[in-house]
Amino acid sequence: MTGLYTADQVRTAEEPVLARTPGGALMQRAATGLATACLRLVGRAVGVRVTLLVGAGDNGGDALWAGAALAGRGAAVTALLLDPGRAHAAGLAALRRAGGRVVTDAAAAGLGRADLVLDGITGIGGRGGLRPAAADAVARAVAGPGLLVAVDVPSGVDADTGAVEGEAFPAQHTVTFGAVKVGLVVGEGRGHAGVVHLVDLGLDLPAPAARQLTDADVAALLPDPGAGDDKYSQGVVGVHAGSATYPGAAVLCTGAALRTRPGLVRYAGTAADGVRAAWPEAIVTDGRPADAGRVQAWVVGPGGGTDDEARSVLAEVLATDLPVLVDADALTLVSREPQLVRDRTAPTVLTPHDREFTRLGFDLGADRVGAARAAAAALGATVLLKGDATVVADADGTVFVNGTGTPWLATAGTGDVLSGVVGALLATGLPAVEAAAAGAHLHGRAGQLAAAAGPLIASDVVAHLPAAVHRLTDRVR
Ligand SMILES: NC(=O)C1=CN([C@@H]2O[C@H](COP(=O)(O)OP(=O)(O)OC[C@H]3O[C@@H](n4cnc5c(N)ncnc54)[C@H](O)[C@@H]3O)[C@@H](O)[C@H]2O)[C@@H](O)CC1
Ligand SMILES: Nc1ncnc2c1ncn2[C@@H]1O[C@H](COP(=O)(O)OP(=O)(O)O)[C@@H](O)[C@H]1O
Ligand SMILES: [K+]
Repeated sequence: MTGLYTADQVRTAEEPVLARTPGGALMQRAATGLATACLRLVGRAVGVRVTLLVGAGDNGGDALWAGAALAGRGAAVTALLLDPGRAHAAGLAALRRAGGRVVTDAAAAGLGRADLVLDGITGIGGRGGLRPAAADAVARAVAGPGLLVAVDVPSGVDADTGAVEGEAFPAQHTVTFGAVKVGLVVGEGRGHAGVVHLVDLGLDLPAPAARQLTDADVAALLPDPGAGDDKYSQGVVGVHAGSATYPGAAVLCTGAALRTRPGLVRYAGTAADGVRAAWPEAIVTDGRPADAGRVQAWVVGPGGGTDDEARSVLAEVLATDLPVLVDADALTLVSREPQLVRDRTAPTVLTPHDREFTRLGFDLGADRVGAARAAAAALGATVLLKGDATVVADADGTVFVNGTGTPWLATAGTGDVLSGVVGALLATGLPAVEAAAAGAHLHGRAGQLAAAAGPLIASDVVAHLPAAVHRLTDRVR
């Protein structure tokens, strides 16, 4: 499990370390880790051309000290001071001692031929988008050939939310200190951070603001069946989705549930013929949910319509004391009658994309974690807000940010697949927030495996679910 932290949490955790270590020691740890990471990324130091973008705070100090270390190993280092009067004094002196050049004119900073650019403009102290001089330097860096490495946080990215107002540094790698910040893995920050490398500063950290599951975490939540298991003990999931005219959502959702946890899937609805033809393993009825037989969790909504019949099916399912995943058309129905969800005591997972989220009546600004958390608290449900970094929030404030996936998942029907995956995990008895977070992780991994063969369609994601499950568990054996 990777803990995700806010800037305030990191600052607070730094205080006791700052108090008990000599002045500058923590920055030395950070800068040494940064220089080591850079050496690993570029493979050597001698003759490597490095440009440092140096702002007015300690983030610039980190860049200067790391630049001094690289210069000491034979790199040709140039520091561009964006606020010359306020550059970190000790770091600047160290760079000069090591033979680094210092300039104040972006045109003279060698960005057109740098091998490596270190962004030390702002870190956790940054506010808002880049100011004009910084934005100009970043544009020159982007136009040049250098590897773009952000120091702690890509400048212009809000460390807490991932929000970008205006311009920000588009890093290929981010070397972050002490703890991974929430804003590096969600919203626009995720796209700007590139690959995130964590440098341990030995901080005593509190409970994280949010979490990210690893493959090993998901494997632990999804044990293989044992000798004592039968098809019922693995969890029976019920699916109500699709229609006679549009059986696709039902076929994808049922298939995804089967391919995730093939104990037993019961389908009820008017796409019965299509589901029977596609998945002979499913137990199918064209009746109501009550006609399907006993299940441990329901998935309702994908392709199910929003008419009176769909409303009555949704009400029937939500009136059970079982975990229910509500998706797609059923979310539209919930937006009209949110008390259908609020009144429940059993777990409910809602899986909106952005438009469905706003239709539910919640504001979606640049803070996706905050928005999902507020919606979950208001509805007393688990909210899975889809996106390139899907956010899963529980009513008690627990948040997971998904770290797997590929933009190729932006294709019709992949949401129906996700519903089937999470439904199957709910039926195993996992707590709703863990089922949703693990399901998003697995769905993303299956998407990545499918995309390895080129552009994917939703059925490819279903087909790759067994391999995704297998690879998770394989890694911890
Ligand atoms: N506290 C510590 O001892 C440590 C801090 N570290 C570094 O210190 C950083 C935090 O340093 P600071 O608190 O000095 O803050 P930063 O260096 O992150 O940024 C603050 C400075 O940037 C300017 N600034 C803010 N927004 C800007 C914008 N949009 N465009 C241009 N300039 C802007 C401000 O005027 C201020 O001078 C961390 O991110 C990390 O890199 C590390 O060295 C580890 C140890
Ligand atoms: N740019 C992207 N990068 C990664 N994953 C994405 C991206 N866009 C969408 N997805 C994922 O694809 C799925 C799309 O779901 P949804 O919008 O409900 O599609 P549909 O309704 O067609 O099934 C979600 O799991 C979402 O997280
Ligand atoms: K930075």
